[in-house]
Amino acid sequence: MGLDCLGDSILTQSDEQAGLGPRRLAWQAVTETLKRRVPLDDVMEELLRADKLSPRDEALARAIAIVTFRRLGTLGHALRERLNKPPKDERLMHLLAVGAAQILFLDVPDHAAVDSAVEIAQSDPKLHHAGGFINAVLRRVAREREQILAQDDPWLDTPTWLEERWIAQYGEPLATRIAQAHRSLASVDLTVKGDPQAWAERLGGVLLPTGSIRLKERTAIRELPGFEAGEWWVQDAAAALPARLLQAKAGERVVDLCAAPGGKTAQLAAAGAEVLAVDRSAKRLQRLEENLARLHLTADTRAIDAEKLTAGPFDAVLLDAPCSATGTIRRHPDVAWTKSEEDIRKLAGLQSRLLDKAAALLKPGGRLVYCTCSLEAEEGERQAEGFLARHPDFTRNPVAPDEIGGLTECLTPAGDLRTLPSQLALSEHDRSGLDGFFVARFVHKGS
Ligand SMILES: C[S@@+](CC[C@H](N)C(=O)[O-])C[C@H]1O[C@@H](n2cnc3c(N)ncnc32)[C@H](O)[C@@H]1O
Repeated sequence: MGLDCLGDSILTQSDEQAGLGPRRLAWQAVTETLKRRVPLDDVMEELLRADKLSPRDEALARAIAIVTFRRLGTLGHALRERLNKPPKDERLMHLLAVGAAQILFLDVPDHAAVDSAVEIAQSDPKLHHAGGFINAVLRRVAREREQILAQDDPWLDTPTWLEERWIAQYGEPLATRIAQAHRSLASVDLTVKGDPQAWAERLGGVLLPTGSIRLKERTAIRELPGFEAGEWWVQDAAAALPARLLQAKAGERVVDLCAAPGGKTAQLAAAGAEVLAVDRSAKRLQRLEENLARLHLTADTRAIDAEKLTAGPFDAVLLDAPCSATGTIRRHPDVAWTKSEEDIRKLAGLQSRLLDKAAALLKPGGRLVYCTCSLEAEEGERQAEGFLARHPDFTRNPVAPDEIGGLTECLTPAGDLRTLPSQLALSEHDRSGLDGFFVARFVHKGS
């Protein structure tokens, strides 16, 4: 199971050797992601296939693109304030944003950020005239760094439609803490097959109350003890809760309906269940198979739209449904700028259909866990209410505090789990937080 990115803080040394390649790629990635409204990770993968970079340059390109998205609102605001007439060419605005992101938020020399942006423009047929303009704007950003950074409104980096939604759903104080949390890097958490206390000590991590291990240092994951041997995998502490709440037992037949890349399938298989892992994407399912192979775990796999699955009946179903992923903005800040209300509306329809399908796959008395990594009520609380209204033969099985390490602030009055990026505050601010998840657990009333 890979680690997507080691984060914005990767640049601890002079960047001068890194050169133009990674910066051009970061600019292209930002531009393409915003134009096509697809995940930054997918665009990076495509670009890196065409334009191979060294691991160090790849890490630099990722760090630049991620911090550009994390602070896109602040960057746009600072640039617009310093431009009499913002250029109409979006690629030029993005090149300025990528340059300004390095100056303001990464540990690179200002001249490396400015000169590379000028050179990238000069070698581009449509931007070659803009070198002098870019030089002047970015030098001004560098000169006025303190003034720009003093504007510390966390809502600047959240699109207005999300700000309005979160304030309506969570109230202003909590919504503001969520927006603030999105400015920090997410921590790196691991799920271990067994003996979490011993692994926490061996890996120099902290054992969280929920049973996950939070690493203290950002480090090359593959080089840590236990990676090769398949003793653990990377999984946010909140993402580890849904499969645990399903309470799969040895020998039970369990289906994981939207399974790839397999973090939750691995938990179910590690518990000894006979797992069928289903995913619509054959490519993502292949990654799941590779991940399970490293972990010496097994599951049957089926590349099919879960709505068309004929199998079962099962003792338990896990439905980690496709969603807007607004709960993962700390890890994937591009989500805030690529998703829309329309996406949420369409996904909510798909989630309801998948829930109905999940119910149909269960044995009488069977268990169902539904989850999404979304902060939006339509993909969480409303889905749980809708499901119970459509299926009077199911009842909610409320989550108890001791099943989630006593994190009572993560329980809703109805007994569902709602985790937020602003929760699990630890003494070290930069190691606090959880992915935003919604989890509801249902049980069939039996025949
Ligand atoms: C949130 S991700 C799942 C993450 C996974 N459960 C884990 O823990 O690693 C959602 C997955 O649903 C899959 N998916 C989307 N629509 C689907 C459908 N109709 N049937 C089956 N899988 C679907 C996507 O390909 C994606 O891999």
